[in-house]
Amino acid sequence: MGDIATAKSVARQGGIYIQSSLSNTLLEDVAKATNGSVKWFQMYLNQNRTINKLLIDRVEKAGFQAIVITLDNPVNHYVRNNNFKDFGTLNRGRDIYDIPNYESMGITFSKHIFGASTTLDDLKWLVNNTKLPVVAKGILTKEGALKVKEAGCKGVIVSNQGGRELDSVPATIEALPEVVAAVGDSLTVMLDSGIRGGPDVFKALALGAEYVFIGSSAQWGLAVDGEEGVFQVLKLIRTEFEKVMGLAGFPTLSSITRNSVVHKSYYYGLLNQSH
Ligand SMILES: Cc1cc2nc3c(=O)[nH]c(=O)nc-3n(C[C@H](O)[C@H](O)[C@H](O)COP(=O)(O)O)c2cc1C
Repeated sequence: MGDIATAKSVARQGGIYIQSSLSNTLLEDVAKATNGSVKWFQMYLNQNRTINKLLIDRVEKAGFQAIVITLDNPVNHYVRNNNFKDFGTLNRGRDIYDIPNYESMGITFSKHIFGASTTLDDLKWLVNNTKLPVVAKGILTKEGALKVKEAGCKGVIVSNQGGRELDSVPATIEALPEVVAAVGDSLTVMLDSGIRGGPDVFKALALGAEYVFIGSSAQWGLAVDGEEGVFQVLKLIRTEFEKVMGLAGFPTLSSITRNSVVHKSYYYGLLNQSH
Protein backbone atom coordinates (compact mmCIF):
# COMPACT_ATOMS: atom_id res chain seq x y z
CA MET A 1 0.00 0.00 0.00
CA GLY A 2 1.15 3.56 -0.72
CA ASP A 3 1.04 4.71 2.88
CA ILE A 4 3.18 1.88 4.16
CA ALA A 5 5.68 2.26 1.30
CA THR A 6 5.91 6.01 1.92
CA ALA A 7 6.16 5.65 5.69
CA LYS A 8 8.96 3.09 5.26
CA SER A 9 11.02 5.31 2.97
CA VAL A 10 10.55 8.29 5.29
CA ALA A 11 11.75 6.11 8.17
CA ARG A 12 14.80 5.02 6.14
CA GLN A 13 15.64 8.72 5.61
CA GLY A 14 15.14 9.54 9.29
CA GLY A 15 12.21 11.87 8.61
CA ILE A 16 8.77 12.31 10.14
CA TYR A 17 5.82 10.60 8.44
CA ILE A 18 2.40 12.21 8.83
CA GLN A 19 -0.37 9.68 8.25
CA SER A 20 -3.59 11.12 6.81
CA SER A 21 -6.88 10.17 8.42
CA LEU A 22 -8.31 9.93 4.90
CA SER A 23 -5.74 7.29 3.99
CA ASN A 24 -7.03 3.96 2.76
CA THR A 25 -4.62 2.07 4.99
CA LEU A 26 -5.47 1.46 8.64
CA LEU A 27 -3.34 3.58 10.98
CA GLU A 28 -2.59 0.43 12.98
CA ASP A 29 -1.18 -1.27 9.85
CA VAL A 30 1.10 1.69 9.08
CA ALA A 31 2.26 1.77 12.70
CA LYS A 32 2.97 -1.97 12.73
CA ALA A 33 4.91 -1.87 9.45
CA THR A 34 7.14 0.98 10.62
CA ASN A 35 7.55 0.20 14.28
CA GLY A 36 10.06 2.51 16.01
CA SER A 37 10.11 5.31 13.45
CA VAL A 38 8.76 8.82 14.05
CA LYS A 39 5.13 9.13 12.97
CA TRP A 40 2.49 11.79 13.49
CA PHE A 41 -1.21 11.40 12.76
CA GLN A 42 -3.22 13.95 10.77
CA MET A 43 -6.80 14.39 11.98
CA TYR A 44 -9.88 16.25 10.93
CA LEU A 45 -12.19 16.94 13.84
CA ASN A 46 -15.52 15.22 13.48
CA GLN A 47 -18.73 16.84 14.66
CA ASN A 48 -19.21 13.78 16.85
CA ARG A 49 -16.76 13.91 19.78
CA THR A 50 -17.26 10.24 20.61
CA ILE A 51 -15.81 9.41 17.20
CA ASN A 52 -12.96 11.86 17.78
CA LYS A 53 -12.17 10.24 21.12
CA LEU A 54 -12.19 6.73 19.62
CA LEU A 55 -9.77 7.87 16.92
CA ILE A 56 -7.50 9.66 19.42
CA ASP A 57 -7.35 6.49 21.54
CA ARG A 58 -6.39 4.40 18.51
CA VAL A 59 -3.71 6.92 17.49
CA GLU A 60 -2.20 6.96 20.98
CA LYS A 61 -2.34 3.18 21.32
CA ALA A 62 -0.67 2.68 17.93
CA GLY A 63 2.32 4.80 19.06
CA PHE A 64 1.99 7.96 16.98
CA GLN A 65 3.88 10.80 18.67
CA ALA A 66 1.79 13.85 17.75
CA ILE A 67 -1.60 14.78 16.34
CA VAL A 68 -1.67 17.18 13.40
CA ILE A 69 -5.01 18.90 13.10
CA THR A 70 -5.80 20.29 9.66
CA LEU A 71 -7.56 23.64 9.93
CA ASP A 72 -7.61 24.94 6.38
CA ASN A 73 -10.11 22.53 4.91
CA PRO A 74 -13.47 23.26 6.54
CA VAL A 75 -15.47 22.83 3.34
CA ASN A 76 -15.61 19.63 1.38
CA HIS A 77 -14.62 19.90 -2.23
CA TYR A 78 -13.16 16.45 -2.76
CA VAL A 79 -16.14 14.17 -2.87
CA ARG A 80 -18.37 15.12 -5.74
CA ASN A 81 -19.84 11.66 -6.21
CA ASN A 82 -19.97 8.30 -4.54
CA ASN A 83 -16.53 7.21 -5.67
CA PHE A 84 -14.59 7.32 -2.41
CA LYS A 85 -15.43 3.83 -1.30
CA ASP A 86 -12.73 3.11 1.18
CA PHE A 87 -11.16 5.32 3.83
CA GLY A 88 -9.32 2.54 5.66
CA THR A 89 -8.84 4.13 9.06
CA LEU A 90 -12.21 5.82 9.18
CA ASN A 91 -14.12 2.77 8.01
CA ARG A 92 -14.05 1.63 11.60
CA GLY A 93 -16.67 4.30 12.34
CA ARG A 94 -19.20 2.61 10.09
CA ASP A 95 -20.89 0.89 13.00
CA ILE A 96 -21.27 4.20 14.85
CA TYR A 97 -22.93 6.06 12.03
CA ASP A 98 -26.20 4.92 10.61
CA ILE A 99 -24.97 4.73 7.06
CA PRO A 100 -27.38 3.92 4.27
CA ASN A 101 -26.18 1.11 2.05
CA TYR A 102 -25.98 3.26 -1.06
CA GLU A 103 -23.72 5.80 0.63
CA SER A 104 -19.96 5.41 0.55
CA MET A 105 -17.81 6.19 3.57
CA GLY A 106 -16.36 9.08 1.59
CA ILE A 107 -19.73 10.81 1.39
CA THR A 108 -20.57 10.03 5.02
CA PHE A 109 -17.35 11.31 6.46
CA SER A 110 -17.22 14.36 4.25
CA LYS A 111 -20.63 15.32 5.64
CA HIS A 112 -19.49 14.93 9.22
CA ILE A 113 -15.95 16.21 8.91
CA PHE A 114 -16.18 18.97 6.39
CA GLY A 115 -19.69 20.10 7.28
CA ALA A 116 -18.57 22.41 10.06
CA SER A 117 -15.55 24.57 10.77
CA THR A 118 -13.35 23.72 13.70
CA THR A 119 -13.67 26.36 16.41
CA LEU A 120 -11.18 27.43 19.04
CA ASP A 121 -13.24 25.46 21.57
CA ASP A 122 -12.97 22.30 19.44
CA LEU A 123 -9.23 22.78 19.31
CA LYS A 124 -9.03 23.22 23.08
CA TRP A 125 -11.14 20.08 23.45
CA LEU A 126 -8.63 18.15 21.34
CA VAL A 127 -5.66 19.48 23.31
CA ASN A 128 -7.37 18.47 26.57
CA ASN A 129 -8.36 15.04 25.32
CA THR A 130 -5.06 13.68 24.16
CA LYS A 131 -1.75 13.19 25.89
CA LEU A 132 0.01 13.83 22.57
CA PRO A 133 1.24 17.27 21.47
CA VAL A 134 -1.12 18.90 18.98
CA VAL A 135 0.20 20.60 15.84
CA ALA A 136 -2.03 22.99 13.86
CA LYS A 137 -1.72 22.62 10.09
CA GLY A 138 -2.86 25.25 7.62
CA ILE A 139 -1.72 28.44 9.35
CA LEU A 140 -0.89 31.39 7.09
CA THR A 141 -1.18 34.43 9.37
CA LYS A 142 0.08 35.65 12.72
CA GLU A 143 -3.54 35.89 13.93
CA GLY A 144 -4.08 32.21 13.17
CA ALA A 145 -0.82 31.27 14.85
CA LEU A 146 -1.69 33.21 18.01
CA LYS A 147 -5.12 31.58 18.19
CA VAL A 148 -3.81 28.04 18.03
CA LYS A 149 -1.16 28.93 20.59
CA GLU A 150 -3.94 30.12 22.89
CA ALA A 151 -5.71 26.79 22.34
CA GLY A 152 -2.62 24.95 23.60
CA CYS A 153 -1.09 23.68 20.35
CA LYS A 154 2.63 22.95 20.54
CA GLY A 155 3.46 23.62 16.91
CA VAL A 156 2.16 25.00 13.62
CA ILE A 157 2.63 23.92 10.04
CA VAL A 158 2.53 26.95 7.76
CA SER A 159 0.66 25.35 4.86
CA ASN A 160 -1.72 26.08 2.02
CA GLN A 161 -2.23 22.37 1.24
CA GLY A 162 0.21 22.61 -1.66
CA GLY A 163 -1.91 25.34 -3.25
CA ARG A 164 -4.70 22.85 -3.90
CA GLU A 165 -7.40 24.45 -1.80
CA LEU A 166 -7.87 28.11 -2.57
CA ASP A 167 -6.43 30.22 -5.35
CA SER A 168 -4.72 33.49 -4.42
CA VAL A 169 -3.65 32.53 -0.91
CA PRO A 170 -0.04 33.54 -0.16
CA ALA A 171 2.83 31.18 -0.82
CA THR A 172 3.86 29.63 2.48
CA ILE A 173 7.41 31.00 2.18
CA GLU A 174 5.84 34.50 2.15
CA ALA A 175 3.62 33.79 5.16
CA LEU A 176 6.38 32.16 7.20
CA PRO A 177 8.20 35.29 8.53
CA GLU A 178 5.10 36.78 10.19
CA VAL A 179 4.20 33.45 11.81
CA VAL A 180 7.76 33.03 13.09
CA ALA A 181 7.73 36.60 14.42
CA ALA A 182 4.44 35.93 16.25
CA VAL A 183 5.04 32.49 17.81
CA GLY A 184 8.52 31.32 16.83
CA ASP A 185 9.84 31.71 20.36
CA SER A 186 7.13 29.52 21.92
CA LEU A 187 5.91 27.06 19.26
CA THR A 188 7.68 24.79 16.78
CA VAL A 189 7.11 26.43 13.40
CA MET A 190 7.15 24.13 10.37
CA LEU A 191 6.30 24.58 6.69
CA ASP A 192 5.00 22.66 3.71
CA SER A 193 3.64 23.47 0.23
CA GLY A 194 5.96 24.03 -2.67
CA ILE A 195 9.06 22.28 -1.32
CA ARG A 196 10.55 20.81 -4.48
CA GLY A 197 14.32 21.01 -4.00
CA GLY A 198 17.29 22.03 -1.89
CA PRO A 199 16.93 25.82 -2.30
CA ASP A 200 13.33 25.64 -1.02
CA VAL A 201 14.46 23.84 2.13
CA PHE A 202 17.30 26.32 2.67
CA LYS A 203 15.01 29.36 2.33
CA ALA A 204 12.40 27.90 4.68
CA LEU A 205 14.99 27.10 7.37
CA ALA A 206 16.60 30.53 6.96
CA LEU A 207 13.25 32.24 7.46
CA GLY A 208 12.63 30.31 10.66
CA ALA A 209 11.03 26.94 9.89
CA GLU A 210 12.35 24.12 12.08
CA TYR A 211 11.02 21.35 9.83
CA VAL A 212 9.74 21.16 6.26
CA PHE A 213 7.40 18.55 4.81
CA ILE A 214 6.64 17.39 1.29
CA GLY A 215 3.41 16.02 -0.17
CA SER A 216 3.20 15.98 -3.96
CA SER A 217 6.86 15.16 -4.62
CA ALA A 218 6.61 12.08 -2.42
CA GLN A 219 3.57 10.94 -4.36
CA TRP A 220 5.35 11.42 -7.68
CA GLY A 221 8.16 9.21 -6.38
CA LEU A 222 5.62 6.68 -5.17
CA ALA A 223 3.94 6.59 -8.58
CA VAL A 224 7.26 5.99 -10.34
CA ASP A 225 8.83 3.37 -8.11
CA GLY A 226 6.93 2.73 -4.87
CA GLU A 227 8.95 2.79 -1.64
CA GLU A 228 12.21 3.16 -3.59
CA GLY A 229 10.78 6.09 -5.58
CA VAL A 230 9.87 8.03 -2.43
CA PHE A 231 13.27 7.19 -0.96
CA GLN A 232 14.99 8.60 -4.07
CA VAL A 233 12.92 11.81 -3.97
CA LEU A 234 13.87 12.38 -0.33
CA LYS A 235 17.49 11.58 -1.07
CA LEU A 236 17.52 14.00 -4.01
CA ILE A 237 16.10 16.86 -1.94
CA ARG A 238 18.49 16.15 0.93
CA THR A 239 21.55 15.95 -1.37
CA GLU A 240 20.54 19.13 -3.14
CA PHE A 241 19.99 20.90 0.20
CA GLU A 242 23.48 19.88 1.35
CA LYS A 243 24.93 21.24 -1.91
CA VAL A 244 23.08 24.54 -1.42
CA MET A 245 24.52 24.78 2.10
CA GLY A 246 28.00 24.19 0.72
CA LEU A 247 27.68 26.58 -2.22
CA ALA A 248 26.18 29.32 -0.05
CA GLY A 249 28.87 28.80 2.60
CA PHE A 250 26.83 27.54 5.56
CA PRO A 251 28.52 24.46 7.05
CA THR A 252 25.94 23.57 9.72
CA LEU A 253 22.19 23.79 10.17
CA SER A 254 22.63 26.21 13.06
CA SER A 255 24.69 28.54 10.86
CA ILE A 256 21.63 29.09 8.62
CA THR A 257 19.88 32.17 9.99
CA ARG A 258 17.51 34.95 8.97
CA ASN A 259 20.50 36.77 7.47
CA SER A 260 21.30 33.91 5.10
CA VAL A 261 18.65 35.06 2.63
CA VAL A 262 17.33 38.38 1.42
CA HIS A 263 13.55 38.53 1.81
CA LYS A 264 11.28 41.28 0.55
CA SER A 265 10.33 42.12 4.14
CA TYR A 266 13.81 43.66 4.40
CA TYR A 267 12.88 46.10 1.68
CA TYR A 268 9.59 46.86 3.37
CA GLY A 269 11.56 47.43 6.56
CA LEU A 270 13.92 49.79 4.75
CA LEU A 271 11.03 51.67 3.17
CA ASN A 272 9.35 52.04 6.55
CA GLN A 273 12.53 53.37 8.09
CA SER A 274 13.05 55.99 5.42
CA HIS A 275 9.48 57.35 5.61
C1 LIG B 1 -3.17 13.85 -3.12
C2 LIG B 1 -3.03 14.68 -1.88
C3 LIG B 1 -3.80 14.34 -0.78
C4 LIG B 1 -3.71 15.12 0.38
N1 LIG B 1 -4.47 14.78 1.48
C5 LIG B 1 -4.38 15.52 2.60
C6 LIG B 1 -5.10 15.15 3.77
O1 LIG B 1 -5.84 14.18 3.79
N2 LIG B 1 -4.97 15.92 4.86
C7 LIG B 1 -4.15 17.02 4.89
O2 LIG B 1 -4.03 17.67 5.93
N3 LIG B 1 -3.42 17.37 3.80
C8 LIG B 1 -3.53 16.65 2.67
N4 LIG B 1 -2.78 17.02 1.58
C9 LIG B 1 -1.92 18.20 1.65
C10 LIG B 1 -0.55 17.80 2.17
O3 LIG B 1 -0.64 17.37 3.49
C11 LIG B 1 0.43 18.95 2.12
O4 LIG B 1 -0.06 20.07 2.85
C12 LIG B 1 0.80 19.42 0.72
O5 LIG B 1 0.79 18.34 -0.20
C13 LIG B 1 2.17 20.07 0.74
O6 LIG B 1 2.46 20.71 -0.46
P1 LIG B 1 3.30 20.05 -1.66
O7 LIG B 1 2.35 19.06 -2.30
O8 LIG B 1 3.59 21.21 -2.56
O9 LIG B 1 4.51 19.38 -1.09
C14 LIG B 1 -2.84 16.23 0.42
C15 LIG B 1 -2.03 16.52 -0.70
C16 LIG B 1 -2.11 15.77 -1.84
C17 LIG B 1 -1.23 16.11 -3.02
